[in-house]
Amino acid sequence: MSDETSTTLRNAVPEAARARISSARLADGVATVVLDATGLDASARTALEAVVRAELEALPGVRELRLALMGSRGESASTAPAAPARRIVAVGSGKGGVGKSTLSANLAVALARLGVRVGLVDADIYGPSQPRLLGNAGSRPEAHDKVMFPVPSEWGVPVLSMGHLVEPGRAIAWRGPMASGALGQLVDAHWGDVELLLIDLPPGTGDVQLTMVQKHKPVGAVIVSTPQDLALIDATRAMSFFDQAGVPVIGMVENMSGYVCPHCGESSDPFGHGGAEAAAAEAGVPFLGHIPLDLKIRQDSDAGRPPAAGDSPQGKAFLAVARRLADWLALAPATPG
Ligand SMILES: Nc1ncnc2c1ncn2[C@@H]1O[C@H](COP(=O)(O)OP(=O)(O)OP(=O)(O)O)[C@@H](O)[C@H]1O
Repeated sequence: MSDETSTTLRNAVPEAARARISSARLADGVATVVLDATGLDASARTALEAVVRAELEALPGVRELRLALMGSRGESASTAPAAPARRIVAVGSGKGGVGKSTLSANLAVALARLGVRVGLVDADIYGPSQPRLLGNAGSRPEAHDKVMFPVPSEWGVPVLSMGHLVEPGRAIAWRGPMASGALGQLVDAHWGDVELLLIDLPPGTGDVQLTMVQKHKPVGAVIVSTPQDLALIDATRAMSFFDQAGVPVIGMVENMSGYVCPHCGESSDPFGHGGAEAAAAEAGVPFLGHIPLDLKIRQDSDAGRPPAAGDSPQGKAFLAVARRLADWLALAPATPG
């Protein structure tokens, strides 16, 4: 960072707002600006943020703006009383490998396409995969006063993941409390105007999941399962975990449901079909949709191109689930973020 870029940013905003800038930097088209909002009430904070945002987003050379408001004791605006309502939705599964991370990434991308200001937290602390799925694996989050700024992605979804903080392929050997602490840092980052935070949980019902429901209080949970009996037993256990924690299950998604052969077009069901829908009906929770087992989903996911960013049949399957989630959220009460 040079002083020159800092001065350019500072000079672009009106004098009264300029006095509130406690740090400003511009690198690779990303402007990171921290404002001191000490003593301002909610409407003055909003006005300050709006004026700075308007000027800096119009500044040549600024491709993206990361703006944070700090309160009187250095606390971030997201913990201050005037914080905007931000809702958290957890995406969980009873068992690993059922496509929970793939679903989380694609739901986030689909919701962004529907106009929702959505961010994604990869809470799979021990096996993070979101940087690869969203194609921003090489990026590192910036931080101010130890609070991180999410990493942008090409798909309009900012994301934070342990995968952005540790070298690829390096094992993370942490006990539960450390992993839970790390989750807190990812959730309590500078999420700016993000209104919905999707959390890609690790599989199962361990320490990280407990911290998630007790401390971060999601408004609901989406459960992913394959149609197989064994995966469904685990999914039912995951539903009961959220139920006991007082977190409503928004619904269940059946992944890897039905396989259409790319060569002959014939449809088969390697993992069965409809099992998750039946389990949802039995548990009395909504069914949110089927995602097919499709080679293209695996290939595009591995290449960092979420299918939900396009209009292929695979992308449309994710969009349909995202619409049902958005519908549910319009009915759900907002909790302060
Ligand atoms: N519908 C699908 N069609 C084809 N491949 C899929 C589909 N869903 C997921 N996959 C592939 O299955 C593998 C596991 O998916 P993913 O990592 O999303 O599962 P997960 O439940 O998050 O696993 P983990 O618990 O290990 O984090 C990945 O290679 C992914 O590309």
